[in-house]
Amino acid sequence: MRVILTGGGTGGHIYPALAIAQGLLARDAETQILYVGIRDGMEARLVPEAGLAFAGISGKGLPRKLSLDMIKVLGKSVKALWETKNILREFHPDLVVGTGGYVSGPVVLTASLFNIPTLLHEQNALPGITNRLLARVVRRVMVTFPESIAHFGVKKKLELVGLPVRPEIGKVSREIGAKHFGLRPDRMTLLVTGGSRGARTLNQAMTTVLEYLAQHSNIQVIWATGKITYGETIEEFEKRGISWKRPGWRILEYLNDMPEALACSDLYIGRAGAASLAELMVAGMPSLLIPYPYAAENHQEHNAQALVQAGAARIILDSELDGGRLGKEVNELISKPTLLAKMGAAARTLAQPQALNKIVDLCKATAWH
Ligand SMILES: CC(=O)N[C@H]1[C@@H](OP(=O)(O)OP(=O)(O)OC[C@H]2O[C@@H](n3ccc(=O)[nH]c3=O)[C@H](O)[C@@H]2O)O[C@H](CO)[C@@H](O)[C@@H]1O
Repeated sequence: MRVILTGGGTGGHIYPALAIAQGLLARDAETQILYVGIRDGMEARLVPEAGLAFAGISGKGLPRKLSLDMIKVLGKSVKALWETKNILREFHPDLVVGTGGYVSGPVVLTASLFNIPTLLHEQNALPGITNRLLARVVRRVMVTFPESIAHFGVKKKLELVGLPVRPEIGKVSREIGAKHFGLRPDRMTLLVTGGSRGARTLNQAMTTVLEYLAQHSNIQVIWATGKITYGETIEEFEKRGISWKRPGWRILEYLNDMPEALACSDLYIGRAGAASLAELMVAGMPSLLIPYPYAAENHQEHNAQALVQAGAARIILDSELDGGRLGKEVNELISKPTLLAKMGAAARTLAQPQALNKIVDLCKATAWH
């Protein structure tokens, strides 16, 4: 089977596509996979690192307001359609699967025009704009939440499958995870991320929390600040005279090794993107969630509430976030290991471990060969 996967812009669209690639290859090692993404998008780095073939096309998301940029974007979109056509001609896919983000648009649309079988996966309860438009032309739409069904005008095509996570998540031992990061497996460890792009407000609050914890505990931390805000976070530590290169602290731009990080951590502190939350569920990880307040229709808060209601997470609104508030919650949670264990078990009850299998089944059933 020859499969094109496409999805990009943020980790939340890319990792589900990478998980699908792993699922297809695990079922049939002969599967030929090509990932199509934007040439300078996040996927251009992550996909080759995952060992998959990558083809880059032109592209840029549409600006939200009318401007001259719109003309440039439209020009790139026409180019992207042309480039996609050439890729499809050369690769001859039996199936094209889109996981959202701007790049899915030209790729899935062109494939549908050529009558190639197409599938979409939607990670959020509230579908993104690209997937909403493409739903009309694809064969099937796979969704994570039952609530999405009402937002797509194509009920008959919908399949409830859940969100596929990388197969290694939940399978790495604490010892191996800790060794990977050069940390001690017997110490309480925090995992902090602002999603695939980082979160400035969280980084600022977290700096204050770590300043306090450095003096009052030997807690360990794995913290991905995000590429854009890494420099200013390090500067802030230096301004406060705090040494951030400690044996128990790993402060990085980005984590390429989330399965290991989840394996050796006791509490996740971060944004509430759908893919991250699905990983917390599979890993049985308690969390302190700070939903991104500007996500379309506030969908991250909605995502977070599912975990809060199950007793798996606590929530702090971004508008209420500061070092004091975050520190109070963190201090309370790390002083109650039994509560953390209970929250982790509650997270695990929400996991959808069959999501990847269901998706691979649908790929097989939809593809030409
Ligand atoms: C601001 C915004 O609109 N964010 C959206 C975006 O977020 P974002 O891309 O942050 O999405 P998620 O939190 O869902 O997923 C992030 C993914 O990146 C991985 N990761 C993250 C940081 C890191 O250092 N290393 C790493 O591997 C996580 O393990 C996860 O697999 O897509 C999600 C899924 O469509 C949406 O729910 C989010 O609302």
